[in-house]
Amino acid sequence: MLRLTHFGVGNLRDLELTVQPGEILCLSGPSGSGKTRLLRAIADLDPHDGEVAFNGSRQNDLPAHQWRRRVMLVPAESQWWEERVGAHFPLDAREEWEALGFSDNPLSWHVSHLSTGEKQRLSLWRALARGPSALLLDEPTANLDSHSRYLTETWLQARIREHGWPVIWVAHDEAQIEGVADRHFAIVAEHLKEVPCRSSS
Ligand SMILES: Nc1ncnc2c1ncn2[C@@H]1O[C@H](COP(=O)(O)OP(=O)(O)OP(=O)(O)O)[C@@H](O)[C@H]1O
Repeated sequence: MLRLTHFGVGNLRDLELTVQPGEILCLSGPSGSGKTRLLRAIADLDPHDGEVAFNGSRQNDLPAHQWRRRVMLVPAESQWWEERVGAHFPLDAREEWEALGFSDNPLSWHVSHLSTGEKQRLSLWRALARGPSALLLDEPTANLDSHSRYLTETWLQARIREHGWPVIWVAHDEAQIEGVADRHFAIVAEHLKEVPCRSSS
């Protein structure tokens, strides 16, 4: 499980939060309230107060690259460093790209030709293919049309349940939160407030 203790970053102070294996915790809040900053701090990309631990290993006790490989952030805007999509993936997996709505194999494509939504779906697959232990998803479907969004949500939920990853999923859309969240927290006046959702009622 992923556990935050006396955690503080930016205006958010003294957070206590536990995300269980296979649990999707949705995080919402107004623009600029600190959602991305919180994920970046949990991923050891920004400084913070307090502690974060995964299955008993504390962030402070691991080199940053090892921590980030375990507690993996998928940012809203992905970075690509090779010319070809396939150079970013250890293996091809037809069932994965088909489940994400690609009708042709995207691994042979040029990164510079990808649409924003194609980049978003591929960056999620790339992260999951690297074998994380926990996931931090920053608006993972923000650039997708409704059909791609449905496919991506379904695929993510299946993989999360299968692997038992604890997940913090930043979302704005109430319908999405109702559909995927096991628990929902909103940033309200610099605190996290639990919002009842269907699965917690
Ligand atoms: N490293 C940093 N140091 C200081 N301030 C920062 C840092 N990173 C972000 N901020 C500020 O913290 C605030 C929260 O930013 P953040 O990107 O976390 O918002 P958000 O809730 O994710 O917003 P949005 O929904 O628009 O993406 C903003 O005012 C931003 O300018």
